[in-house]
Amino acid sequence: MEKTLVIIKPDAVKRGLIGEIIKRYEAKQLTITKMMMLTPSRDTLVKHYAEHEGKSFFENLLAFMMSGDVVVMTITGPNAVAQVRKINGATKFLDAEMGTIRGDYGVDITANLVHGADSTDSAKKEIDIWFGL
Ligand SMILES: Nc1ncnc2c1ncn2[C@@H]1O[C@H](COP(=O)(O)OP(=O)(O)OP(=O)(O)O)[C@@H](O)[C@H]1O
Repeated sequence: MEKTLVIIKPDAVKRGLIGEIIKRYEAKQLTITKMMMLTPSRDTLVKHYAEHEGKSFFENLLAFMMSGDVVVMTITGPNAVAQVRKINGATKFLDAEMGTIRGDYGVDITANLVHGADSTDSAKKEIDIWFGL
């Protein structure tokens, strides 16, 4: 059984899309195995987005992620990492297929509703960052 980490970002929480998003994962028989709601700290986000430090959009991304509550979840099931990324759709909303979360609801490159870990290794690291060892 594979495990991944998903974040429902502040734009999706503010737009009232938590239920709609979770429904799509559960519809594919993925199981929510941990869940918490919080406004993330800068420290946590710097760890989570370490690979983007120094990029032009880094500070904007952190400010956006600290702008409100997020829902952080572990999601478990066969091929959970790939399944979640498929359900989320392409990072850039204009590239995301209709029928994906970003394709159906996305209107902004930074505020793109959801995050899903990009590999099982990243998932392990991110679960440690958000939920502790
Ligand atoms: N060129 C950009 N301009 C502004 N924000 C960006 C840009 N590229 C990425 N981002 C933001 O940074 C996040 C992380 O980028 P990354 O390339 O890791 O995307 P991803 O792996 O598809 O998305 P996520 O990690 O959120 O699932 C994106 O989800 C988006 O919010």
